[in-house]
Amino acid sequence: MTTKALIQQIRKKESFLCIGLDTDLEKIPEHLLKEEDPVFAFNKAIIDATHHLCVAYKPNTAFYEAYGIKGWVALEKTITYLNTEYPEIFTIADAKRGDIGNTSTRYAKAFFEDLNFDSVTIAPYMGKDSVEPFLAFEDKHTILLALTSNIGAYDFQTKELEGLELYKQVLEVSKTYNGSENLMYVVGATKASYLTDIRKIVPNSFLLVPGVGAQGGSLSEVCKYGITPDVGLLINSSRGILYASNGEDYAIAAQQKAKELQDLMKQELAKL
Ligand SMILES: O=c1ccn([C@@H]2O[C@H](COP(=O)(O)O)[C@@H](O)[C@H]2O)c(=O)[nH]1
Repeated sequence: MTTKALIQQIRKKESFLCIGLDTDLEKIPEHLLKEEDPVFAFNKAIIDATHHLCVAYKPNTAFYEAYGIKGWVALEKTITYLNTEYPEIFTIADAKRGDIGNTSTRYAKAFFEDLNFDSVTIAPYMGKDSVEPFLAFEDKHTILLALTSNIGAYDFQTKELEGLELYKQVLEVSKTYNGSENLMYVVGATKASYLTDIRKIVPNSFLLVPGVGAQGGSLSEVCKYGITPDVGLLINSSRGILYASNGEDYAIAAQQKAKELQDLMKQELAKL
């Protein structure tokens, strides 16, 4: 999907919500465990109940890899379902990959060609040759970890390297990579106060922002400092939507939570 098409969807749906599909067999309603593929059954119900309220879904691959082959099959069924039934949706494989160039090329093929995701999250620390194989794919997006939502982000990402914090180095240096027009960045909602500085370096880039809800980040703070004329934000919520209820009403409860976030997003979009 092109960035232009993503922006059009945001305007049409009045939403920049990304729903994280972090599907955990210990948290989904018990009655679904009788299904042949409970993970896919849960994802399908959540997607069918919420697709009109969001523009993106983000399965975190860890939640699928944890179940071995069955998990990978559920991931494949989920992305195929999204691409077939809801092709207007932007898809993100939250896989946090990155390796020497030769290996990154195989990761890029796995997520962009085999699974046909629109984007994948990448750890930037192995540098240019580890990121450029992902950027070579036209109309696919590489989402680099810049400033993550967790407390450990302060261990390295905010430390100075040659007079500039590491996350700023990531932003500055990655802009020089071949194919950098395909870059987006992860910035945690819990780091909203850094967004003014981040926007000085990447004024128009899309930011994937996890950390609202369960991690305590604030949607309005993120918008205050991070929104751009073309919105430039995909705000993710996973647990806060998926596990709003673990009863028979789980899909409707997820829809209500997604609607609450979309209502707030509508208000933010009206300010632009
Ligand atoms: O900095 C980061 C990068 C990725 N994540 C991922 O996003 C979701 C957040 O889930 P919630 O349940 O809404 O907290 C999850 O998959 C994380 O691995 C992040 O939180 N922070």
